[in-house]
Order: sequence, then structure tokens, then C-alpha cells
Amino acid sequence: MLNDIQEVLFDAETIQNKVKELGEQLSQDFEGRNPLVICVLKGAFIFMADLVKQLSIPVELDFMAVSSYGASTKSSGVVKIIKDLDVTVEGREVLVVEDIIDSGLTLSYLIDVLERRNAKSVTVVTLFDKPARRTVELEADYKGFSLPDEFIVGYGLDYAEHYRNLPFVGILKPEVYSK
Ligand SMILES: O=P(O)(O)OC[C@H]1O[C@H](OP(=O)(O)OP(=O)(O)O)[C@H](O)[C@@H]1O
Ligand code: HPA
Ligand SMILES: [Mg+2]
Repeated sequence: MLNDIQEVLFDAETIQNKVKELGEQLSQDFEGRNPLVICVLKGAFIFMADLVKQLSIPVELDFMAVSSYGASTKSSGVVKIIKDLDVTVEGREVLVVEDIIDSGLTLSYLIDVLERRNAKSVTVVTLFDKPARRTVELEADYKGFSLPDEFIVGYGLDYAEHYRNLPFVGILKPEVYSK
């Protein structure tokens, strides 16, 4: 598995420091707002788990699974809800937790769904951002790291469901997906 990584971009400690920083900022900004924190599965599961441990305010958690990549390094363009929320977002201050914004299609679809369900506010925190790849205009309210236009894996991010368990984030060797 490690042989498939071309270069480590962010080691475990660098990621933890950034997650702590984001958690402290969000705790200040969401003080008194009782946010509903939504994890976008599967990719965001590790970021979500680490981030909520850094929140010092009361929060409620829920999970939603969406998918558009499958076993590809390019978005299919079709975002599918695989698992919906258990609770209603009507009137709630929602914080969406994403691992990465790439084309922006997943989040623009999700934000639209949450707004149509009458969330009071929708805020987005993403750990990674690839601004060069956007096909729809979209900015996260909070972001960890900006990335070059390379396909990355680890810390929740997969290629064909593999590598999610790596504790660091690295660039996948192109020969792995062009095989
Ligand atoms: O901005 P975009 O181009 O839409 O890409 C970002 C989305 O793609 C990945 O999810 P994926 O569809 O691979 O599902 P997964 O989280 O289960 O791996 C990632 O976790 C984001 O949710
Ligand atoms: O670079 C990426 N890696 C893994 N999953 C992704 N989904 C969108 N971009 C990426
Ligand atoms: Mg994926």
C-alpha cells in the first residue's frame, strides 16, 4: 500500500495541528448556536471524528453518505445520496464537514438540498481544497489546506475504496489508477 504513494503531502502531526486550529475557531464562531454537525460519508469520517473532539461547545451529530467518484479519479458528475440524515434540518444551524472540495459538485448539490429543507444556516468546513478543479463556483467557509491538482489519498480519502486508513495524506502514483 505504501508503495503506491508518490509523495507524502501532509503528515499525521501536521493534519492534527490544523484540525485543532479549525476546531478552536469553530468553537468560538458557533458558541451558543447548538449546530447540527453533518459528516459527509465516507471520505470525511476521520476528519469528523478528530474535529468534533476539538469542539468545546455543545453540538449534535448526523451522517449523510453521498458518492460521485466510484472507482475513478474524476467525478461522474452525478451525486447520489446513499444514506440520508436521520434528523430534520429545518430551522437548524448546520455545519457540513467535508474532507475535500474538488469539482465542487458534491457540496453544491448538498448545500442545495439542505437549503431546500429550510436549514437556518449552512456553513462548510473542508480539510482539503483543490481550487484549480472547480466546475461550479463554490468556496468553503473554513478550510484546512489548499492542494495542487493531484489525486490524493489517506486520512479518509480513497481511490476505489482503498487507502482511507492511511494516517497521512499523499499523492497517489498515477500508474496505480492508469493501470
Ligand atoms: O468536489 P467534488 O468533485 O464533488 O469531490 C469531493 C467529494 O468527492 C469525494 O467523495 P466520493 O464521491 O469519492 O465518495 P466517498 O466520500 O465515499 O469516497 C470526497 O469525499 C468529497 O465528498
Ligand atoms: O483527490 C481526491 N482523492 C480522493 N477522493 C477525491 N474526491 C475528489 N477528489 C479526490
Ligand atoms: Mg471517494
